[in-house]
Amino acid sequence: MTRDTITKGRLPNAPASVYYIPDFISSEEEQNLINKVLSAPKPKWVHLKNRRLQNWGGVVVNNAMVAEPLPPWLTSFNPRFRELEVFEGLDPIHKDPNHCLINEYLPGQGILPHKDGPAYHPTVATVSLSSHCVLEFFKFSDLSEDRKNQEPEFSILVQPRSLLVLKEDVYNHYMHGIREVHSDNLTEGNILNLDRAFPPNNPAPISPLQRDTRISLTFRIVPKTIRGNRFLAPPKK
Ligand SMILES: O=C(O)CCC(=O)C(=O)O
Ligand SMILES: [Fe+2]
Repeated sequence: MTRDTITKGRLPNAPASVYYIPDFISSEEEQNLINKVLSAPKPKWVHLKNRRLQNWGGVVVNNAMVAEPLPPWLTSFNPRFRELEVFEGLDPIHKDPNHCLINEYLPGQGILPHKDGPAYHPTVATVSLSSHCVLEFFKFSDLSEDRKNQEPEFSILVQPRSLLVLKEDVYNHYMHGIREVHSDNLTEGNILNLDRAFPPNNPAPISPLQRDTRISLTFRIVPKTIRGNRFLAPPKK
């Protein structure tokens, strides 16, 4: 994988900048990552109404994070991110992600349209495991609008083992969300990457694609960090 891999992954028909790289990881790596996620200690899971998540790297409060090092199974992506220049343009201290949010969605679960917000450097890299999803993008910014029933401006089919990178305009000016459905009709929602999400000899099916449990690893950079022990009293002499 080289810088060229990400250049070729850019979707020219999407706003700047969306990159989709199929088969970013192997099936074996996928299985190892699933095992790591599922063997995390029970208290690591945060249960929300329509998904559960694990937070690695620290908790973000008021746009800053009390940082803890990411475990090796998550930093293992750093050489590939550097090769692809996913987080380019940052100073050397900040060029590797320091935060990873892991979401697990059962069929029928999703996430309401949202923006990731100002705490993060405006680049997000998502590795998907186990199942596909359709990530929908919306141009509206008024939170009072009915976010469940809006039609997306465009969508991306995110296949397992792929890498999706969102930057610039699409990060700053669009909301993204995953509909709470059990299957996805690929002929709807203006999906921009169908040709890339399926190999040429096995084109997209006409019938809806059933969802299975999906796990996503979302890597980001929180530029503002606070050392964990900063608020501790100095040791007594
Ligand atoms: O699961 C995904 O791919 C998206 C997750 C997401 O948008 C988020 O955690 O902010
Ligand atoms: Fe998000």
